[in-house]
Amino acid sequence: MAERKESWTSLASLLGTLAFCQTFLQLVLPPELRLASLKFLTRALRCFSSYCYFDVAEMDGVNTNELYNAVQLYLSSFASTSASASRLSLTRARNSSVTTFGLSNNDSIADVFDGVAVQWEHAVTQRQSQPSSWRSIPDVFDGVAVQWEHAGTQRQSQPSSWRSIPDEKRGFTLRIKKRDKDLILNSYLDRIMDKANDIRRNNQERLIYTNSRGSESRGRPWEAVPFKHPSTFDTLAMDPEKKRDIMEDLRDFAAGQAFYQRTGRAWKRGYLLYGPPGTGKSSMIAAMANFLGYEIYDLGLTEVPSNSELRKLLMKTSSKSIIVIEDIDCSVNLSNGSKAPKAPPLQSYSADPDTPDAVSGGKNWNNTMTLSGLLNFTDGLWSCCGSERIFVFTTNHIDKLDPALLRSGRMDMHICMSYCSYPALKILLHNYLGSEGEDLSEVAASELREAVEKAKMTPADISEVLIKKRRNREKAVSELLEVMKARAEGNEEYGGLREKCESNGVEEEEEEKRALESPKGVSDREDDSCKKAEDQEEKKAN
Ligand SMILES: Nc1ncnc2c1ncn2[C@@H]1O[C@H](COP(=O)(O)OP(=O)(O)OP(=O)(O)O)[C@@H](O)[C@H]1O
Repeated sequence: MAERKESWTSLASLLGTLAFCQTFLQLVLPPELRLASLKFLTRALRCFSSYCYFDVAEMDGVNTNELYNAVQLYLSSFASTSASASRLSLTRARNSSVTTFGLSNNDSIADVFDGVAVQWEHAVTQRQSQPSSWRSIPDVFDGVAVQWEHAGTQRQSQPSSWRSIPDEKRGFTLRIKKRDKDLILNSYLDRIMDKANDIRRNNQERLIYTNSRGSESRGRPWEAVPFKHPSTFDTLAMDPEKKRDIMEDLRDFAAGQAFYQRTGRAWKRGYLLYGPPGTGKSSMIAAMANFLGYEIYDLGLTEVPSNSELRKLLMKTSSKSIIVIEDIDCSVNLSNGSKAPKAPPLQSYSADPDTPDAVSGGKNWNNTMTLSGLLNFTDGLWSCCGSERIFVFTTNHIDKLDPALLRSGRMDMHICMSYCSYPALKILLHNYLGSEGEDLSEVAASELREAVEKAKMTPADISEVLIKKRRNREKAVSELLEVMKARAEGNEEYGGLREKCESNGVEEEEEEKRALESPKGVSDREDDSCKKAEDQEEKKAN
């Protein structure tokens, strides 16, 4: 007992002595000297430490240090879930729904990279007041030199030329074990820059670009507007398995930099979307862009007069983008010369309105853009200019495409968007009525299943019915059933008519005409187009 009392007494006297020394030093030493000795002590301690430290200051002279911003964004991506950060700052930009987490002043956070533990500390100190000469700015008016001096104290608003230099000095300090420094420093900083770029891209508004005639001469080959299409893979009505395959393919592509490098391939991928109108080809493109966070370049080939213009346009697309050519079968006469042109070559015209062609067709066609010019970008030497780009071509008539476009290796994935199946219908029911039909009676569900297979309606047709009646779920379902049954009957009638025509030797072309004119009937040939195309591809592959 006496021993414990003695130790408490000696501890108290030690603390008293330390307090006395501190007060004495504060009285005797001027603040500058105190600061210098503190710095010296810190440095001396760091010499013996097993850690090394890297300061990342917010300002590099008068310029902002990019690395500081990147570190801030990077740390904010996991600060809210990190157990090591005890106090976080929260910020949200005006008109933004994104909350950014940051490290509070002088707080620290741990991170692990390649199995190596590191620590970041955010240091904020008050900037020492600047000499008055620094706070003044010279000006000359009518040959007379004048000088402006800002007489405000810190934190008061400053002239705009100083506004970029904050009153506080902010910086991050990275602490790494000395033995790990050479192992990870560069790759760790690269990873931080990449991650920060990704976060920036996800936070900022994405754009959809389009080209128009003469925009190149105006100095802006692409015109852009914010891209806000709400379509996602969740809202897209299609076979879930097919959807999963596409999503996996996209995910592999986006994460495949090393793979493409290793295999000597340009980091790009091509998708051909085909199927009847209203089956969701455009919605699929929007879903792809939203899934990957990419921007879209909607390339109107009719506005591109020549291969060289096309090259200029494509060279000005950014990476992490989807380059879309919709309705490739009808917007241009892209034949390699292997097929006689069926339609006027819409893609090329001169600006001269007085030429005979312009008079006759409204445009003066001057066919200088070719399929090989286009394929050079999707497939050839130029495909490597820019990286991480996706090409998407869409068509309602895959059978009308030049075989060169379909050759293996051209478009990596051919995706058939077809009529609504029962699994796809369930997604539409969920989108519009808030249930996947699980609250339907067994009879209604099986009726729907049967009717949707026979009706051969596009998701667009079905959406139309559901959206009209979405306030009353039961009515919506019963009306949909009615419409689908009527459509199925129409198809059957049409099927019978077709058989009769065939037995009477009516030409195929006439049959096609009837199909187009029929308000309800869907040609079996159209219905089977996806299957046929898929079968053909399978045969080719074998
Ligand atoms: N698979 C689908 N999933 C969800 N909605 C769809 C789907 N297909 C069509 N829709 C609905 O129909 C509308 C039109 O579809 P979309 O423009 O994507 O079809 P498309 O196949 O590109 O047609 P087109 O060939 O005429 O361009 C969409 O806005 C969407 O509301």
